[in-house]
Amino acid sequence: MKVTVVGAGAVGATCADNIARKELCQELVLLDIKEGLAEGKAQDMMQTAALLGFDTKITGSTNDYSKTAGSSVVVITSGIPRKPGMTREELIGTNAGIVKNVCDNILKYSPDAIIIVISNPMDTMTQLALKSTGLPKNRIIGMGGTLDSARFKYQLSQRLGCSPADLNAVVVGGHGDTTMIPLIRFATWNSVPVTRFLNQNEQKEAVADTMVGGATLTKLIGTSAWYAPGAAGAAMVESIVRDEKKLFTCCVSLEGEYGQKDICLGVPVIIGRNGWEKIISFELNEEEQALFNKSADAVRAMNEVLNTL
Ligand SMILES: NC(=O)c1ccc[n+]([C@@H]2O[C@H](COP(=O)([O-])OP(=O)(O)OC[C@H]3O[C@@H](n4cnc5c(N)ncnc54)[C@H](O)[C@@H]3O)[C@@H](O)[C@H]2O)c1
Ligand SMILES: O=C(O)C[C@H](O)C(=O)O
Repeated sequence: MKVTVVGAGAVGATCADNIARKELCQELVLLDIKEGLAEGKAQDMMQTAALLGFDTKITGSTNDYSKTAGSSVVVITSGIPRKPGMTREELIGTNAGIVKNVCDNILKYSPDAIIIVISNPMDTMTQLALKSTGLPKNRIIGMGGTLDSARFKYQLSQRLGCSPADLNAVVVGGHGDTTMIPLIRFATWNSVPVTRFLNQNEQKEAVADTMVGGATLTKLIGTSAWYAPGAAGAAMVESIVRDEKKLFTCCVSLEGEYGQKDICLGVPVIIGRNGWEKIISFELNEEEQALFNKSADAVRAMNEVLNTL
């Protein structure tokens, strides 16, 4: 099995590193437009194989898509990241052109691939990938909620003094500072609602800190995060190639589910060998549904910008 990661920058390289360490495929191709970058990082990673003991063969390519031919999964991380003070939405002008170009090339060489979109603004880039490739909706998956849900678990675990691995918590809606919706009502600590252990103030803080999780890291680092984003992308690849049927919140095309249609937005889905296989309904209450609708309005407005570029 072959997996391609487009973009050998911070997120792409981290995602590839996770994929290799877990031996999720026999062949892993890292591709970037910058001369030598993907080849160099691929070699560097291959030189960890003897130390870490993995057998995945990683190769790099400078924009030669013939090397990616026959990939089962392609992860798109190419594009510029935001700087402190920026929103993800401000990246649309540059990244839409990059993602469209990458999609055209992927389609030429890997017409059967499942595509995971990471580049920002991710919800709109997922919509763009769906439209421009014309692939069946189940094969286009945006990565945002998987990361945001991991961050929500981190924020809750800090307040509960527990392991993030003991928590279940999901973030739905858009992958934006104001569009994501951490569903505190559904969050549990080994099956017990976290709302039993955290007071109103702690709950509000955990939600608010999750929503600005990406912006907080961007301010600290000077560019956006990569460890958790790369790991989140690899976890989704793992669920596809091992047909794990794990539940992740992903940005997928809605056709009436959660009261929305003609839009790609984050909802809980089952991920397996066919891509996203099923949307799981969490039965939002009135307040949560209103937030979801507001999130959809904001993402829809951003999608409209695509027509003006
Ligand atoms: N969805 C999420 O949860 C999430 C999380 C983190 C980052 N991101 C986004 O992922 C993207 C990448 O972030 P990063 O930190 O890795 O940035 P980066 O600058 O480190 O890497 C981006 C890479 O893309 C390459 N690239 C640019 N145009 C290309 C093209 N046409 N073809 C191939 N490669 C091309 C660049 O040369 C660069 O190496 C950004 O848009 C960022 O906002 C999204
Ligand atoms: O914050 C960003 O711009 C990158 C990414 O979307 C993230 O949430 O880490």
